[in-house]
Amino acid sequence: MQIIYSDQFSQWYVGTGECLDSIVAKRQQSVLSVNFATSSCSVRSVQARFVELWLYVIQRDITAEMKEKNPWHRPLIIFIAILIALGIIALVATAVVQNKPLQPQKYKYGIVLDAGSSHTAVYIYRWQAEKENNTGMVQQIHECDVKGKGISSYSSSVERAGLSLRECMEEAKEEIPIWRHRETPVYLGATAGMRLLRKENASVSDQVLSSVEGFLQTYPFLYQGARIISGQEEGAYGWITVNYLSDNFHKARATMGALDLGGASTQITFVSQQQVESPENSIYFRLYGKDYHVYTHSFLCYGKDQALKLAMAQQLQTSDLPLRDPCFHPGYSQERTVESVSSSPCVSGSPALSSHANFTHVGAGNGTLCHSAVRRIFNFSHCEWGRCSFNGVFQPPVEGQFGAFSAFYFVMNFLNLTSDTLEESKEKLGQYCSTPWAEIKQSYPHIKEKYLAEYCFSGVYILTLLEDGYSFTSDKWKDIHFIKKIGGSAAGWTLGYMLNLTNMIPAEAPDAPPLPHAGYVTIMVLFSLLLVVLLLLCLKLFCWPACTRSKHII
Ligand SMILES: Nc1ccn([C@@H]2O[C@H](COP(=O)(O)OP(=O)(O)OP(=O)(O)O)[C@@H](O)[C@H]2O)c(=O)n1
Ligand SMILES: [Ca+2]
Repeated sequence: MQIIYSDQFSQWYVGTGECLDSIVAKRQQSVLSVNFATSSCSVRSVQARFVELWLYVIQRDITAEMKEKNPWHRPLIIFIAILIALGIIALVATAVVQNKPLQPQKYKYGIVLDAGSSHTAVYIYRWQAEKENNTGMVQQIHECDVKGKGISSYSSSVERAGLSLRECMEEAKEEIPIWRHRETPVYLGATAGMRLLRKENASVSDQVLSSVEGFLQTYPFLYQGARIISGQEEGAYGWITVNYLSDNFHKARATMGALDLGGASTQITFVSQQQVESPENSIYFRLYGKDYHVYTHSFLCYGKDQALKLAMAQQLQTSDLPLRDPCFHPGYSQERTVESVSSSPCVSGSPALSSHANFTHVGAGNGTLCHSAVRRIFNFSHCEWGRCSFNGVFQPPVEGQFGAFSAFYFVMNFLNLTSDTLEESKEKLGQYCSTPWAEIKQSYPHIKEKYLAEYCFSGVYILTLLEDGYSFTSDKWKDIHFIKKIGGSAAGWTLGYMLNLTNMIPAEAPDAPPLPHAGYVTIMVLFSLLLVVLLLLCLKLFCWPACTRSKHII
């Protein structure tokens, strides 16, 4: 085929025949070659017109050629176009479904009251209804500290125990949407204060529980019971809470031990590779398809308030009066009744205490002597197991990382010891204990004197319990993390308790969600790449011969 320009008629011709003397555009095989020959026609005008005509010719030529060579060309392009359209629809639909905002009515709520020995706290949790079996989904949205002491302190006016919860329960009504009230479970768990009261007087402890039960039932929530939880449960649920919040169950990571220090009891819970020799310290869980053999022990009377009574009773029995206490600051002096120390069921059975009615409690401020005094409340002398912590209680060697919360955190945080080594902590605490009481009061004018006076004792008690009691050596000290919250939720037994009672931690791993986030991102990226490839393919099919030819002609 030749493309010929006729100067005479100022027109282009496509046809066969000999080249006139101006331009010859000659197609050889698939290449259109052009020869400009010197002739009577102006090369420039010929060039312009030639390109114009060439485009037209080549288009027609290619289409014809394609049709001839590949009769599927058009359907193929249509098919690819449909694929691209479907791909875009799929991408948009996936993005819309995946990122659809959850309706507020899709949230569920739960309330747990932690009736501790020193005070009661009300926790409100919230989770997405359709994701309740996924770990890390339940979050604390509110905490309310009940004013006054713990419910066990209402033994002489039991009806006030329930009423004391009013303010916090009213807050709960405000926090939770009204249409969810009837299906929101409310649980009350009482800990060591009530365990001690039950020991002293079971009927009074029942009356206190009835008082809180009656009061909680006046609320529109789904009342699920008020009971005294065992020390073993307290340890186990604290362990579940910290590991649930750290997402250790879902990711099948090593778990973290839990150390809880309350006012009247303290718990240690961790997974041990060694055999747990005593059955009462052994708990077994199957969570998300994995088995956990956990060691736990709760020491009743070794919460920091009862430990202080034990230490004072111990000193009262062995020292002259006034009681010169190395765990209180120099210059500190307080009149006390012997009864305030001896009335605790943790202390009773110390006959020597009854000989005085009152005594003066004087501070002597000495960290080393305080440590010796505190050590005396632990019994390290007998152990019928392979290994014991103290008081003849079996304990395997501590293993792995630990979260230490409640009073472990309050005290260590106040003393600014949360990131120090054991040696640094001892050194700083020694200095703190020997600081005069007047100076301490001046430095912390906003802290209640009762609490302020006890931080020296509490700090020494914590170091003694962890080092001498549980055998956290200097080396293992860095594995203890003093924490208050994990991701906005308080570390404590309440969350684990609710998760267990609402069956939100299944024994077997639930089926994977239809599209986890990572899968969603992968699919979106793959789809996008596929679309780009299809688009390029389409373009190439449309333009490839033309592009190839244009290279040759220009
Ligand atoms: N900000 C705070 C809160 C509490 N405490 C003290 O820490 C101790 C433990 O508090 P908590 O963990 O609330 O103990 P309870 O749960 O009340 O006691 P238990 O678990 O033994 O029943 C108590 O002596 C309390 O006075 C503190 O020093 N600073
Ligand atoms: Ca507690």
